[in-house]
Order: sequence, then C-alpha cells, then structure tokens
Amino acid sequence: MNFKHLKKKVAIEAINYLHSGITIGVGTGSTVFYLIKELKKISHLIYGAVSSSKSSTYFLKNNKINIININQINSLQIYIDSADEVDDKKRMIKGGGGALTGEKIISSISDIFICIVDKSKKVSKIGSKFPIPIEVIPMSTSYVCQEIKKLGGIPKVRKNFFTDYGNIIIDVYHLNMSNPLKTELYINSIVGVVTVGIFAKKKADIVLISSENGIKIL
Ligand SMILES: O=C(CO)[C@H](O)[C@H](O)COP(=O)(O)O
Repeated sequence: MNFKHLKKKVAIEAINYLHSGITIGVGTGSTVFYLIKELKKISHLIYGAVSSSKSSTYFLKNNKINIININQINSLQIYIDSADEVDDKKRMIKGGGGALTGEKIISSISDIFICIVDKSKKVSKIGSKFPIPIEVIPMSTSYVCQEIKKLGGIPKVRKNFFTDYGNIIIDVYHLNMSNPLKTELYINSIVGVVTVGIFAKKKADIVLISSENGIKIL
C-alpha cells in the first residue's frame, strides 16, 4: 500500500504545533520531506532549523529554511521527525534512513519530540516488524555482530551504505525487545557502537498518527 498521502497529511498537521520565530529540529526521511515542503510555506515565520542529516540539510536549504548549527544552541523547543515503528508508550525504532545518530542528538536537546507517522508505523511491540538499526564504527563491525548474536539477535550489515559520519549500519532481526530501555542502554555500551535506533530513553512526547479517518494523537 502507498502511504504517501498519509505522510503528507500528518506533516501538514505538525505545522499547527509551531509558532512564529521558532527554531525547529528536523528529522530525516520521506515523511519529513513532506514536512519540509510545508515549512517552506511558512518559512518567513521560522527563525531556522537544526537538521539531523545531510539529506535534510539539502532539502531545507532548497526550501529556503535557514540552517542553525546545533553547537550554537543549548536547547530546542520542538523536534519533529518520523519513525519506523512506534508503540503506545511512545517508544520508537528509528534509523531506517540511517540518520539515527543525528536524530538522537537533536531529540536529546529538544523539549518536545513530535513523532509524525502514518498508521502503518503503529505497533503493539517495537521491533516486531522492523529490524533494529545500529550505527557502528567500521573497525568494530565483526565484534558488534558477535555481541548481538550473544543477545539472540541476527545482525545484517546494510549493503552499500555509509552514514553521514562514515560509519556502517547493522540491522538486527529477532532481537528480544521485552525491555526496550534496557536493550537500548546495553547496545549503546558495546564498544564501537555509535548509537542504536531504539528510542526508549528519549521517547516521543506527542505522536501524531494519520489514517484515512483523520489524525490520532497519542
Ligand atoms: O528514522 C528515520 C531515518 O533515520 C525515519 O524517521 C524513519 O526511517 C521513517 O522514515 P519515512 O518517513 O521515510 O517512513
């Protein structure tokens, strides 16, 4: 099924959460692409955007949004991004587009994380459909894969892909996700892991879910 229209719909809804003069954190991906298109329409009201990836920076600049360097600010009111999966507790799996590290950094300094998804992303248990992405320093690939196997996960190195920081992504299948926060903290502690795409420590504050029936807010 094609969810383009639902991605656009939820992106339009997110604009209602912005106010004049705001600096906004912007995620990465096809849903965010629609968000950036909407931001262009109100670009005169937005002070600027902190971008989570090179691709979003490119789209933001093309749509006349001023880019703000994250190291020149200490906090951010709102971060808007999508997710690969989100549960009822607003925990997410992110990193399908490989921008998880930038996304985690910006969301960590943001007061409010607004997650915008179409209905296909809502799950009862995160990790049930989508593999868990891990950004890894290339030298540590083999070691991290071994550690993931010890946890019962099946690691697969993403083919022909490097992150904005020159690292690789390991997608992990069949990981036990009964305690997402514990798993997030443990994987982040493995040497060579830059970050894991489990967002349980920093969850979304507001989740907007679009369907044919309208927008549901969690
Ligand atoms: O985490 C992400 C990128 O790293 C994206 O938010 C996630 O992959 C969803 O993408 P899309 O909006 O294209 O469905």
